Amino acid sequence: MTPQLPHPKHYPQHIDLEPVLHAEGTVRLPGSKSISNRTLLLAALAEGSTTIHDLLASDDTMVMLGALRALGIRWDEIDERTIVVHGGGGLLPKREADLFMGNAGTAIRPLTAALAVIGGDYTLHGVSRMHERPIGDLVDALNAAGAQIEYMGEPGYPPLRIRRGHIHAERIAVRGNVSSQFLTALLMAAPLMTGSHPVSIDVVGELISKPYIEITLNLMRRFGVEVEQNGWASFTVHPGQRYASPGSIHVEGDASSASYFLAAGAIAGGPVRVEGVGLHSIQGDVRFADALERMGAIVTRGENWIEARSNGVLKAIDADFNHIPDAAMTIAVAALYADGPSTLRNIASWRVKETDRLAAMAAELRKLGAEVEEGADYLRITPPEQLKPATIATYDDHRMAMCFSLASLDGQARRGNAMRILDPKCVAKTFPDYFEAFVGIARNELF
Ligand SMILES: O=C(O)C1=C[C@@H](OP(=O)(O)O)[C@@H](O)[C@H](O)C1
Ligand SMILES: C=C(OP(=O)(O)O)C(=O)O
Repeated sequence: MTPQLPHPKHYPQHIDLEPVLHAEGTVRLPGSKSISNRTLLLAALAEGSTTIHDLLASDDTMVMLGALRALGIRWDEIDERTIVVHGGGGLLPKREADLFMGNAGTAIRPLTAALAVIGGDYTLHGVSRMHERPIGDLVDALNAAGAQIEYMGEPGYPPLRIRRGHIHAERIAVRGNVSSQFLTALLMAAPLMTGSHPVSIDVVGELISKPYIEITLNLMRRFGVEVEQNGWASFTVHPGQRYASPGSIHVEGDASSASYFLAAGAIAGGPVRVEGVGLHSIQGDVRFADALERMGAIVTRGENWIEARSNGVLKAIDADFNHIPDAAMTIAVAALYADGPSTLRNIASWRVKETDRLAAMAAELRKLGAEVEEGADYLRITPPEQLKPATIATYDDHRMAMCFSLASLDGQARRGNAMRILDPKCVAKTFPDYFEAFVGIARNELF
């Protein structure tokens, strides 16, 4: 878990996938990115040491660990998937640091808020795309509360300089319609702000990606902080609460990563089982399986697994995917195999993620022969009679690489394709071994 970028794996310039007749097998999922990065930060801020089991080892978690190391937090590595983080009890040993944030939204947003509250002299910067991803709503909210955060480049975007400020606010307002990570960041930092008074965070406008807030509240609770919730409009942290280690914590498998394998089972026979998420998952993206069911797949769920297989037809879907923006990309590719046009609605946040995912998705689906209407916040996808062989650009977006591998599958009367996926190393953001796992469920004879 020693932070090391770029990821040590050697990736080729492209990966060629043969057409796949049938998908079947079991995949043990890597740890959830959202849970891993929240847990690392909370463990660093908590009183006591926290053993984290099944932590994700990927670029995004290496970014968080690298930042924590630069801030003076220590940890012990027990084995490849287990570390013990020694918390600073709300303090960070180093009050000056230059922090590389890669393209990890789950690192830069929560760290910006925590560091602004703790106070010090910090710079936060990332890869070029990170410098195009908005952070202005969070900076505005923190500065209005007394923080001193300056833009080092374009206003509204990283890189940022955080100077010694003094946050004293009982009410903080933040816009919720660009990224839920701004609210997550303020919630996680709020217990560091309470003196003798409560801190309330009010959401201005519509809040997107709500299930991620549930992950935040769940983990804060496990680290000893209860948040009073007034619907999705307002959240209050009462004084006298400090983060305390729960002793040990287990990271669930990543439900967004599960979506590729479940879709493979639904498209190309199955059964494909993912292990590491199940009936009691705290991740909203497990609801991807509900969407697959609506498309006609047969889905079964256990305590710690989900399985999908094909029912012979995949029905088109028209639905709002605001609650599962990451897994919804997998629906867009599954829609290539559906019996008619599918519409994915309310996905405007796709435009400000690893790339402009609405534009990228439309361009690459068209290469496969689909007819695609790209709206400001929706995609309508009409599948072709037969998929065309294609070379897929991935835009340095792990999810583009992962979900387009599915177009190599045979299923629902459509023949899979010879696919070339360019620049596959981008999967290292959340799933360094993705292609090994994908090839592991690909069968080229029927039984
Ligand atoms: O809080 C989180 O862990 C995340 C929230 C979502 O972002 P938005 O809230 O920006 O949609 C999601 O897309 C991202 O991959 C992870
Ligand atoms: C949007 C994503 O990442 P981030 O956490 O950097 O926002 C993603 O993983 O799809």
